[in-house]
Amino acid sequence: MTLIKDRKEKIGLHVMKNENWKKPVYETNGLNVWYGTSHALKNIDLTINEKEVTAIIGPSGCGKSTYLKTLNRMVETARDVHISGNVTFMGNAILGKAMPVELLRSKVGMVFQKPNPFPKSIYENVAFGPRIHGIRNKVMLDVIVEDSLRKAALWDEVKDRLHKSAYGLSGGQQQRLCIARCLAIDPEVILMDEPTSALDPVSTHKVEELIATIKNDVTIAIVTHNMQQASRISDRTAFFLNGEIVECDRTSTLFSTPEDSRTNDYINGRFG
Ligand SMILES: Nc1ncnc2c1ncn2[C@@H]1O[C@H](COP(=O)(O)OP(=O)(O)OP(=O)(O)O)[C@@H](O)[C@H]1O
Repeated sequence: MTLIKDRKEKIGLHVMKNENWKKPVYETNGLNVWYGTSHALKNIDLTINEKEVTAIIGPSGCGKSTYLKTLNRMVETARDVHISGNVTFMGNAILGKAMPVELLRSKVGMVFQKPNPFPKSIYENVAFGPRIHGIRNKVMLDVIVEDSLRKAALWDEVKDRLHKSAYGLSGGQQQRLCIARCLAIDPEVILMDEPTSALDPVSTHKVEELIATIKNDVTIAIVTHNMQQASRISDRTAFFLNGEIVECDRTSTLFSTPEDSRTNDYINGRFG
């Protein structure tokens, strides 16, 4: 038994568990990240599949955000950071000079814990990305803005105030606006770093519903401290601990029959 487990680990347990043979969007192999001498991510092997929601769980400081920020190369902006290993996005290496960061970010949106709309109107927030990508036609922009706001389940609430400041929206509405802003660039992936932790339960529910809808079109990787949320919304879950990945599996399996006792302890609230 141990022998089989060891062999699986050697050839990449988490890749082996990609049992549906879905198309991988991100593949991470042997990823290490250091901040100075602090080793934040240790030999991470993880695959994120197309049009699935992958939840990343684990106690504070275990490297969840660092992992997410590696996927859009935000991590490279940290002081004294050192990265080794390989990360591919749709089959192409992304780290270092392998891929222009602008190209990567035109396909990968990010939503943060605290909603961060621009100090602009609701319309301009959503039109911002398409404009950067060269879309100037007013009719086309109008269509993209409406479509993105509809997908983000915000259109009915804002259609009469599109040219008012985004700061006039509630926190939950601002977060859905930030998701609409991502959707407007027609991304392959949206990375979400605790997107509902600053929201009330009703707004959280709306964002979760929205995730369930958009995952038909977009791949989502979400960091969450909320175990119920991970089990409600994700297809696969990866459990991180002390910079390592302990296990990754179908969410239903990981929450019902985790392989590792540390996963069991964490999901049952015994630490973290
Ligand atoms: N910019 C940085 N410079 C130095 N150390 C950092 C930096 N960002 C994160 N770290 C450290 O790297 C480790 C992993 O941090 P990270 O934010 O990725 O963890 P996390 O699991 O997302 O935590 P949390 O759940 O509290 O947000 C921690 O020890 C943290 O202090």
